[in-house]
Amino acid sequence: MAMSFGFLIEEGSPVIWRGLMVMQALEKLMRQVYWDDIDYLIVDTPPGTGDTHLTLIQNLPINGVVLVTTPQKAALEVTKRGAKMYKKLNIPIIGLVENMSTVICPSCSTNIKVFGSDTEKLVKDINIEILESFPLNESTAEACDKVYKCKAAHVQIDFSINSLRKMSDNRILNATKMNGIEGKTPFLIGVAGGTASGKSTVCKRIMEKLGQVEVDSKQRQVVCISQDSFYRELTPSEIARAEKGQFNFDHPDAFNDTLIKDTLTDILAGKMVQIPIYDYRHHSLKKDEVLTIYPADVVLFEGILVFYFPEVRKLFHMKLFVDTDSDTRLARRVPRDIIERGRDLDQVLNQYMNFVKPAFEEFCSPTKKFADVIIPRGADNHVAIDLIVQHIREILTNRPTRNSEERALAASKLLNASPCQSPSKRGLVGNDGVFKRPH
Ligand SMILES: Nc1ncnc2c1ncn2[C@@H]1O[C@H](COP(=O)(O)OP(=O)(O)O)[C@@H](O)[C@H]1O
Ligand SMILES: Nc1ccn([C@@H]2O[C@H](COP(=O)(O)O)[C@@H](O)[C@H]2O)c(=O)n1
Repeated sequence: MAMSFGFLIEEGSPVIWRGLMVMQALEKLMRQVYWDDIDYLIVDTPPGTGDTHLTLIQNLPINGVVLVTTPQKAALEVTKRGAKMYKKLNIPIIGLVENMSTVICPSCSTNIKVFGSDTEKLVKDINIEILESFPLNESTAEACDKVYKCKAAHVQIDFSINSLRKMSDNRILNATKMNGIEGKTPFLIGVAGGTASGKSTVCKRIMEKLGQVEVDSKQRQVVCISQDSFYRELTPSEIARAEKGQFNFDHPDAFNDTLIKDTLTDILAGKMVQIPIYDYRHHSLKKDEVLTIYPADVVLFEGILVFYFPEVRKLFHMKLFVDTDSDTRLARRVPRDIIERGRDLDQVLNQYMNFVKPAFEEFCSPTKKFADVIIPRGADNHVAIDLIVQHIREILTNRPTRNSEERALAASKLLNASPCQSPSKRGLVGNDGVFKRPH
């Protein structure tokens, strides 16, 4: 697949854009093109070290960069600056492709180095290797013109396939690192709050704003898990009580906290996990059905008592508490439990008065003090949700690693030097969607 803004404008018309518009165009290419299930995404950037490059680095999980240059001194200078920028930002450089390295004389076939041999000096200086060198010849020039018209010529196809083969032999492309960062330890966010406070809705909004809802579950960067999947199996007598609304599902003992801890620990280790699916109508876990959670960058774990168990609580990198008043919560819970969970009014109200309300006061509400961010009014609080989404975007871009300080410092220097800040710094996070990463 190929996509370019050139395909969207009238042939021959100039593109007169300021930096900001270029960045918006990039956002659209990244997030609004249907890229299907591709193995490689190759982004052809302009030369240099401008906003385009920074926007890409900050918004895409990049395996590595291929530098392309001709051997002229001016081109090599620009390439060197680019290489230094990528190194500073810990983006691995896969290697360099040298174009127009020589000219082959059509009469005597002598290979003439028109522009000298400074490319070798450059690759030595920056400690990378030359992946391919291409002579300047008529058939390549002709092929490039044909490619421009979207008809790939043989020489160009050979070029791409050979280079891709070399690159996929290269360990950088097979590594789990993205933007030079170990990619698989997710940022774990706990979302607590009373029943029907809007925890799931807040998580849903976050996922929507990050463009994750439409993304295939295997490719999601952000996933959400409910604590309700970890209700323990009940004995037959407990089920009988539950059916009369006489079982306390709001007490910590109703949960399998060991399974919660083990599952979250596996998730933090970058493993794929399978979690049970809870059936509220039968007060039990669905038989022979599990939900597979694939490794992601950010994991939201929501539930009434997610901050109650100290061993679980300490696993979270960030803790949110959805604080919605009790009347609103009860008003939401009654229709929900009747419509979605198959209960009758008496049962809902008895359970609420006997168990839900007292347990909220005893076990859930006191965990508010552990929260880093309290979200009054839940999903109605657009400002809080936007701030959290912005923070998650920054995490996705700058996740801490051994080199984090170095990387952050380099990025901030570059950003300060740049006339336009990054989209996230400007608060332009409205363009939904995070680019899917190839797991
Ligand atoms: N801001 C809101 N405005 C109106 N209804 C809401 C709002 N937030 C949640 N709800 C509704 O309230 C019910 C409970 O919300 P939910 O997000 O499932 O809460 P929780 O996950 O905390 O139990 C759902 O039916 C949901 O659609
Ligand atoms: N069989 C069950 C299991 C749980 N509940 C109630 O669900 C509430 C937790 O889910 P929220 O989406 O509201 O956070 C909790 O208050 C339990 O009372 C239930 O009624 N039946």
